[in-house]
Amino acid sequence: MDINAVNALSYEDFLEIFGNVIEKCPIIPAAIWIHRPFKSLADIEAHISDFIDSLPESGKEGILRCHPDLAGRELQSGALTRDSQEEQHAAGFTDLRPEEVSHMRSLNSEYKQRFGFPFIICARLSGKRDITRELQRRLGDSREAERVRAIGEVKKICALRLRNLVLSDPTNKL
Ligand SMILES: NC(=O)N[C@H]1NC(=O)NC1=O
Repeated sequence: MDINAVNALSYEDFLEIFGNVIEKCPIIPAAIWIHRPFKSLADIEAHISDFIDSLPESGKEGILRCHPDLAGRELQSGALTRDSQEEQHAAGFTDLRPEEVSHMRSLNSEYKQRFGFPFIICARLSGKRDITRELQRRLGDSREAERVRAIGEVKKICALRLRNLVLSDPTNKL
C-alpha cells in the first residue's frame, strides 16, 4: 500500500486497517485522520505521537491501561488482540513454563500496584528474559519516569505495527 492509497481510504476503511496501532485505542487513528493527506508513514507516526503528547496525564495513563499484561490472563485465555498475540509470541511469552508464568504474574501485579498502570514494553524488540529483567529493574523507578517510559514504548509498538501494516506490500512507496 503506498501513501496515496492510504490517503484515499474512507475513514471507515482507515479505522478498519489502522484502528489498533495503539492497542484498543481506535480514537487515536480516528482523530488523526483529519490530517490527510499524509506525506509518508513517518508523517502518520508523527501525528499519532503529537496527539498522545497533547493529552493530559490522565489520558496518557488511560492509553497505558488499555494494554494487556505480558503473559497475563488474556494470553492464557486467547483473548488478546491479534497484534498483541503476535508480539507476545515473538518475545517468547506463548512458550513459558508454569513457574515462569507465575513469576511474570507476580511481577506484573507488583508493578500495577505500585504505579496504577500495567508494565509496558515493546515486546518485538526484546526476548522474554531481557523483558523480565527490565520489569524487575523498572519496578524501582519513579511513577513519573515510568509513565514517560511506558508512553515511549507505546510509540515504539505503534511504529512497528504501522510498518507491518503498510510495508508488507512490496510495491509500497512509503
Ligand atoms: N504490556 C505490554 O507491554 N503489552 C504489549 N507489548 C507489546 O509489544 N504488545 C503488547 O500488547
